[in-house]
Amino acid sequence: MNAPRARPGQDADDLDVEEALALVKDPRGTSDPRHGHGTPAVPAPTSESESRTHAPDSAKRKGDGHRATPWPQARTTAERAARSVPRRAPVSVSLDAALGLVLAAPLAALTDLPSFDTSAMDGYAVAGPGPWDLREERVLAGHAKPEPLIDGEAVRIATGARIPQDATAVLRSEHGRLDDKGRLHATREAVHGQDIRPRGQECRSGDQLLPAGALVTPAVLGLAAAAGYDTLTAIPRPRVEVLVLGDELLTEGLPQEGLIRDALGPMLPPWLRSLGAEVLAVRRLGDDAKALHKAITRSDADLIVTTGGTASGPVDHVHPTLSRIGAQLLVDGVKVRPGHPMVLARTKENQHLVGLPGNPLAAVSGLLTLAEPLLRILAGRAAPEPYTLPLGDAVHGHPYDTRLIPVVVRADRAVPLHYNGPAMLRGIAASDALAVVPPGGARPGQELELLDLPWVLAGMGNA
Ligand SMILES: Nc1nc2c(c(=O)[nH]1)N[C@H]1C(S)=C(S)[C@@H](COP(=O)(O)OP(=O)(O)OC[C@H]3O[C@@H](n4cnc5c(N)ncnc54)[C@H](O)[C@@H]3O)O[C@H]1N2
Ligand code: MOO
Repeated sequence: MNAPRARPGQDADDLDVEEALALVKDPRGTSDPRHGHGTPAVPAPTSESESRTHAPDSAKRKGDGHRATPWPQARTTAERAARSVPRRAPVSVSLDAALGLVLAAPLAALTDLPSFDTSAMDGYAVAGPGPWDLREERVLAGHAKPEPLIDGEAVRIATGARIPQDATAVLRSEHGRLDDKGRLHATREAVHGQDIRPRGQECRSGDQLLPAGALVTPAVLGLAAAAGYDTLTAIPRPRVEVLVLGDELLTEGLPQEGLIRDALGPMLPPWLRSLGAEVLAVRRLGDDAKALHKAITRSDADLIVTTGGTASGPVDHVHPTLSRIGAQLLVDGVKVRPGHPMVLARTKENQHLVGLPGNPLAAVSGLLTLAEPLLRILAGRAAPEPYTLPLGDAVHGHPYDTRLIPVVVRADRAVPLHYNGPAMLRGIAASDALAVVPPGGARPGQELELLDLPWVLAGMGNA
């Protein structure tokens, strides 16, 4: 359920979904900078993250100025971690399982395309100049090889059918007239070769159609099938196991008696798949240190993603468990809001763990900061082309950290959404992208980097 993008020339003011999307407005409702009246509104803080003070000595463990990694560097560290892992061998996959994978070898045509001279139109295959004697039979697509024509002859032919030998052109049905003796006359000249697709027009057998590294899109599946492929050689999807921590989580029904619904169990698997991963399992472990230890040490996934338990509360078991198994902490807190307690560790030579904070929007932040670059490299995908858009409204910044805030794209502007607190999904569920707000905040009109969200990028991998 994503917000519609503005059509070219459409003004943000034309769109009447602001209320539903809860676009950032002056909290007093008196001024909206997009309307060009009143004092330009700087949105009031909408989350704990924003209103907290961030004196380094208030952050005991993570997020402090000494240990936390700057946001851009955290992403680079995650990419580097993935590059340090030996590449898995390419796999051969059927076309219907290949969507979203990356080609491990160039796609070379297994045939000429078209593989025979083909009629491009419904009409008549003709030999030489008209008028022509029309043969009785008709030539249809998929049928046996037609008889050769002799000069002065024509035969009815369908689009996609094989061109009879010695035919010189195809006359479209709307350009042919039959006289009362059954002879065919052209009402418009058919030049030599007209409406014949010659064999090999698109490619010759062996031609490279796509390089290794190309993403398998629906169009690539169509091309591969046309070029004769039943299977593709691709980089295997990195295998991910999701461990959902927290005794307070319910998997159905209404929140009650201090228990809440698990929002991450349903959200992460499709999101991870859209990032190129295969999700092996989602395990709900409660706040059980032993179960967490067992799940991590037994897992043979390429990436373990945990949710919750990254902070320093009495049942936050991620750090103690990583330390118990001797994991190497590569990122221990990131200078980003929300999501600053996120963690990246190497648990085995071929295995990493991303610890996502439990607050749901903080978990999204961790997913895009650490899991996205790691999975992208493991899956062999290219980095998305970075792009910026001018900001529609002012956004408060954190004094020292980057902020990621959900935005909708309206009339070529990134309009910040309200409900962007770390525990809230209401903003992101309506958003097109996350805007990267530098420390100190951003003014209306300032160009900000945007991180696209999978549903905007075509919903790949949700099958
Ligand atoms: N003393 C401090 N406490 C906290 C700090 C801090 O710096 N010092 N940071 C806060 C921030 S910021 C975040 S984010 C959280 C991170 O905490 P954890 O990763 O340990 O997560 P939990 O405590 O397990 O949960 C936090 C919050 O999220 C809810 N939650 C957890 N899992 C789910 C789920 N699957 N679906 C929906 N909601 C979930 C959980 O109930 C809590 O409300 O720590 C702060 N504390
Ligand atoms: O607020 Mo916490 O920044 O990670 O959600």
